Amino acid sequence: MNSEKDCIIKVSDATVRFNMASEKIDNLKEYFVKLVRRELMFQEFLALKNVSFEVKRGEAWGLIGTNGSGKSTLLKLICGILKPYKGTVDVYGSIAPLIELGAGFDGELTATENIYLNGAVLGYSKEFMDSHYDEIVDFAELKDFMNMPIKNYSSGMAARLGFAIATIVRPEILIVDEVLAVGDAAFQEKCQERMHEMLAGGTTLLFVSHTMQTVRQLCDHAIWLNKGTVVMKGEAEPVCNAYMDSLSVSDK
Ligand SMILES: Nc1ncnc2c1ncn2[C@@H]1O[C@H](COP(=O)(O)OP(=O)(O)OP(=O)(O)O)[C@@H](O)[C@H]1O
Repeated sequence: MNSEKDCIIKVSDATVRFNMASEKIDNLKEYFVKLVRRELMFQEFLALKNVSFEVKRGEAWGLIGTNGSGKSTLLKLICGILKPYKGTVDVYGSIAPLIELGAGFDGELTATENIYLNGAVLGYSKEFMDSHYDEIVDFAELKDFMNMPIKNYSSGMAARLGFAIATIVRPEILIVDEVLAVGDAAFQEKCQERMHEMLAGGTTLLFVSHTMQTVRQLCDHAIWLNKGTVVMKGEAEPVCNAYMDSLSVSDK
């Protein structure tokens, strides 16, 4: 009864399917001709296969696995960007997703305009964003660049602003993909500090990283994916160890 109540994310037997064109198509015209003639050949690709896991309120989960194993796909599924082909995903809380660099930004708008745009997308009023504006700019350390269109930002600058916005609004669930990897060392440290603070305040964290040291520091749980299936899940330490062992075995 109690454990049901504490559950904030529940992924049950979820499968995500992509259709990939199985032949090379050189241009859009050729694509449409083939589409209309029903000659387009697709190959089914399962990016996630029967994935189940449950996150309790306040837990911090590291998502680990080699390139292409399905980590970002799982995050997109939880944020509702993707729908499962089979299975279900239930989320019982507000989510601030930091998934793709600049995904929530409009490149033509200035950084200031994007702060308000992002706030609105996350469900916050103009008054709320007004009262937190200075804090966002200070955290991002981008005071002199607020009137610049985001399209002229470097990837690190966009990550700073995205992280500052997503964490100021104190969501119940914070989702952080590898975006932080583009920040410099000092900023990464600052982000980790803020994530620790948020965890202490009860925020639930889903964190994708290839750096096991950071996963161990931040996360109490981990899920290891390989080719779309769950290899192991549970307490972070044993899962990270088993994953590292698998890498050194395959290196030999
Ligand atoms: N829109 C798409 N259409 C077709 N295939 C896709 C699509 N998005 C992802 N994939 C495939 O799904 C698989 C899982 O991708 P995903 O981005 O989830 O991996 P990842 O574990 O996050 O990898 P990385 O560590 O490199 O970021 C990959 O093989 C990828 O090519």
